[in-house]
Amino acid sequence: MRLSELAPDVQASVRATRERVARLHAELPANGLVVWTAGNVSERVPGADLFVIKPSGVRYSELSPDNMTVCTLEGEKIDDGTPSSLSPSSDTAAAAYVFRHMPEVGGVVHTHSTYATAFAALHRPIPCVLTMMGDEFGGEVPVGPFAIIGDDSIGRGIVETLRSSRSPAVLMANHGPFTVGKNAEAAVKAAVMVEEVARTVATAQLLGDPVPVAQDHIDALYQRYQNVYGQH
Ligand SMILES: O=C(CO)[C@@H](O)[C@H](O)COP(=O)(O)O
Repeated sequence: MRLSELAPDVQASVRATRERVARLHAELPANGLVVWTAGNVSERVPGADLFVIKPSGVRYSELSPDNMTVCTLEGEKIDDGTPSSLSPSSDTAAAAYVFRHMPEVGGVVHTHSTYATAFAALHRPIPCVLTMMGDEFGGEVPVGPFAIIGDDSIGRGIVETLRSSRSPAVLMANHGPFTVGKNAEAAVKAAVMVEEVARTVATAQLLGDPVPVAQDHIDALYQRYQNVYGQH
């Protein structure tokens, strides 16, 4: 598939998605969630069975709309105007699997943020001991299975774990957080929030035994934050 041969409205949608995804990548180092080339952001292209993700192993300072790679929902890079030697992210198959199996998801983010990844190293969910967790995650942040990198194993682990949870974040065992959202910005927000609550909960666990929030309070917090909080 060649980008330059797609309908003009699809090309415009790809361009806008590349601009958004390039801009959102800058949020990962800005929020202290990644070092060097770790992590990635991906987003569906509205109106097409395509998504945009960063190229593999390229420094954040070198990312731009023009080198965001464009892939099919099968995880194949299309002829998108970038050099054919520019490989998409190692997590392309994982993101593609999520987009194929979770139609409500428009964005996927992966980081190695320190505190959330520490819980992943321990295979330990982040318990729901903060109102902020009831708000954003609707409960604990679950742990997903260990999965090898490079094929759709990570995607399978994300989907199977998040199916039974309200959380937009999963801690893949021995690896780190993957987050989802209706678009890439929502998934980036979940990546920022999961690191924030992981840091607070880890600190609380150093001080003592954090007290769980009661389930009826979690439900009320989640309902309010998801439906009432903020501007509508
Ligand atoms: O941990 C992984 C692989 O899951 C990645 O976050 C790498 O750290 C960055 O890979 P690229 O997106 O640069 O391929």
